Amino acid sequence: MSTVAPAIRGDVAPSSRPELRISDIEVLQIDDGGVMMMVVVHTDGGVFGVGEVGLRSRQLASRGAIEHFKPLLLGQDPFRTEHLWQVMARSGFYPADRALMSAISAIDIALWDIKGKALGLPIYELLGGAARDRVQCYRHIVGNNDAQLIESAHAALEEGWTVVRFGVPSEGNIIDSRRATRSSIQSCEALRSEFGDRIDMILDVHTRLDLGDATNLCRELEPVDMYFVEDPLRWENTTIYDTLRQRTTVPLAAGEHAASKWDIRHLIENDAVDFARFDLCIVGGLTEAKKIAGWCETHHIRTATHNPLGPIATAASFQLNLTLPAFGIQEQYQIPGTRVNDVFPVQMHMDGEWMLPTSAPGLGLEVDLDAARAHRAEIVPMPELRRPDGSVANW
Ligand SMILES: O=C(O)[C@@H](O)[C@H](O)[C@H](O)CO
Ligand SMILES: [Mg+2]
Repeated sequence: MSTVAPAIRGDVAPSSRPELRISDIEVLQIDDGGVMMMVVVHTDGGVFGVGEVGLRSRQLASRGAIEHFKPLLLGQDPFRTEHLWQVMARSGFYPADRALMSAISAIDIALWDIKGKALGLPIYELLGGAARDRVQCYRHIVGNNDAQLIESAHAALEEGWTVVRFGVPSEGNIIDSRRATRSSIQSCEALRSEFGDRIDMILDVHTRLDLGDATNLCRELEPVDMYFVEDPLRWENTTIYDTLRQRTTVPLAAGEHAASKWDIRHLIENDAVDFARFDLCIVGGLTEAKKIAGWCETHHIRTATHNPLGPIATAASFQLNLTLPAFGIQEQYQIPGTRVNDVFPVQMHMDGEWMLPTSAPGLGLEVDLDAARAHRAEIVPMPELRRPDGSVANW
């Protein structure tokens, strides 16, 4: 006896999916202490979404990229995030670099924001729902010497933070890598002896060292029990991390420079880092970051999303991080509610070091477009960093 499959019925109830079309793309430059490039994707239904360009240098290149993408996007269905990502990333034949990908990131995040707002759901619900109750964040501490760093860390601890980040020092716009290495080791040791196990530390080397100094630094920091050492080496050749990895047991983190899943691929496939620091606003938006995070999960690499940016980048990171099994920690440089409150009267919610979910749709932000349009911040070049001999170093 054969069983007959039931016929597919053609009279199912129609879905309540809104039919929207992209009607305009607006680029705004907002003063948030630096220049935040915000992208607004408008639809014919009145719903709009916002995204942020991750590059904070040479942003005119990203602005130009958005001009290239605009005719490809006008009239399109904003719900087709994967398809539109492919259209943008592959439209020019040559792979999108990070200036183009930062533009794609901003547009992609805006499209997810539109979808969430149009459906009345937070983005994390669209990405699989909350995999945790709250998201742990780390903040930056500052100081030109150990005493100032310790003071800054005390203030952070009092506000409920337990993981703090500081950078390898320069002297003005000069970096002497030997001195910077020794001084960073000393600072980490000083903080550990001041706070014992009440604190976790991240040292951001900012891609400033060569392999030899990076090796010394990492090995000396092994007994200090670092949360991670970030970007000890330049990004251009990520295979160099394999060598550093063999030389030290200190947890390593890199990835804020990655312009796509392919760009970060070597580090993940070779287990060369413990934390992947891709930036949602550089690497290709929520669409690309979600894929990379899945790949991290297969390697037991944890995510530590790069986020020295504005409220949109924070919101996008948070919406994703809430859903990720492989989540590690979220960088939080701009504390929500302390900047650009005129443009973003509602931002992410925090309790100490924890970022908390709400049921607000899309990114969960409220955006005042008139306030944003009033900003008109001018793009300025990033400062330069030099070696003592006058040669160029990485800022
Ligand atoms: O990890 C970080 O937040 C830093 O590397 C920032 O991206 C950098 O200072 C921006 O200029
Ligand atoms: Mg960094």
